[in-house]
Amino acid sequence: MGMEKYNEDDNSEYLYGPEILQKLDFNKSPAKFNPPISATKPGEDWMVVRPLQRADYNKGFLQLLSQLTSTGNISRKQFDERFTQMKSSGGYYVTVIEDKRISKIIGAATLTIEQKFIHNCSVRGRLEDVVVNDTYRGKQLGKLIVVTVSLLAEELGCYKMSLDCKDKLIKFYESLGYKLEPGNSNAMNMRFEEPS
Ligand SMILES: CC(=O)SCCNC(=O)CCNC(=O)[C@H](O)C(C)(C)COP(=O)(O)OP(=O)(O)OC[C@H]1O[C@@H](n2cnc3c(N)ncnc32)[C@H](O)[C@@H]1OP(=O)(O)O
Repeated sequence: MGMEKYNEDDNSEYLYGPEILQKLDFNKSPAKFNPPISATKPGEDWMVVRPLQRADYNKGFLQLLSQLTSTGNISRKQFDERFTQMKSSGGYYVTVIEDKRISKIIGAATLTIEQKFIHNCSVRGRLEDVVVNDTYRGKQLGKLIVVTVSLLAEELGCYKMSLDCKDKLIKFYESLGYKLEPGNSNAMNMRFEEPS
């Protein structure tokens, strides 16, 4: 894939430049893939790992997210506006796996980049909204999408990458290089009413 021009009105417009995914070195990850797969070689010719596109509104991206949590009824306009905001603010690396045979998004994970003053004006990554379509689970796609965005965080210069998860997923994330740091592994939330 070469350098491409992204047209604002084009349905195939990417959220971020896809060429960065070519640079990721899966040998750097402690994750064990059997058989070996990576973002550029996901193991099947009908599968592709790429940045979110505007067209993914019609490829079941939001339906996939609703397997993770409530999404609400998001219109095409709302989706487009959020896509534009994410793209112009920068730091949103929503990454998906598509089954090209049926033009459906079957996996997704987001890396968000937080700008910092600390650590010499460093950047920190956060792993968010990881989900694989239920009929595709247990085939390494969860590992594939999480390792992709984790290596992306390193490539973008993050000094660390963090996530929140349910207890039952601790082993999954540990196998991918995440650690519960002693004395420093509490996630706390303040919940607000969801906007209508
Ligand atoms: C930061 C966050 O976003 S946390 C939220 C994570 N997302 C969810 O919980 C949404 C619902 N769940 C899912 O979409 C999927 O189950 C995922 C994304 C967690 C895993 O996707 P999969 O494609 O099934 O993962 P994959 O096939 O790569 O499995 C990797 C390993 O983790 C294990 N694993 C996967 N899911 C789970 C689970 N729910 N509980 C325990 N172990 C699990 C698998 O057994 C496998 O182990 P192995 O390599 O020893 O065989």
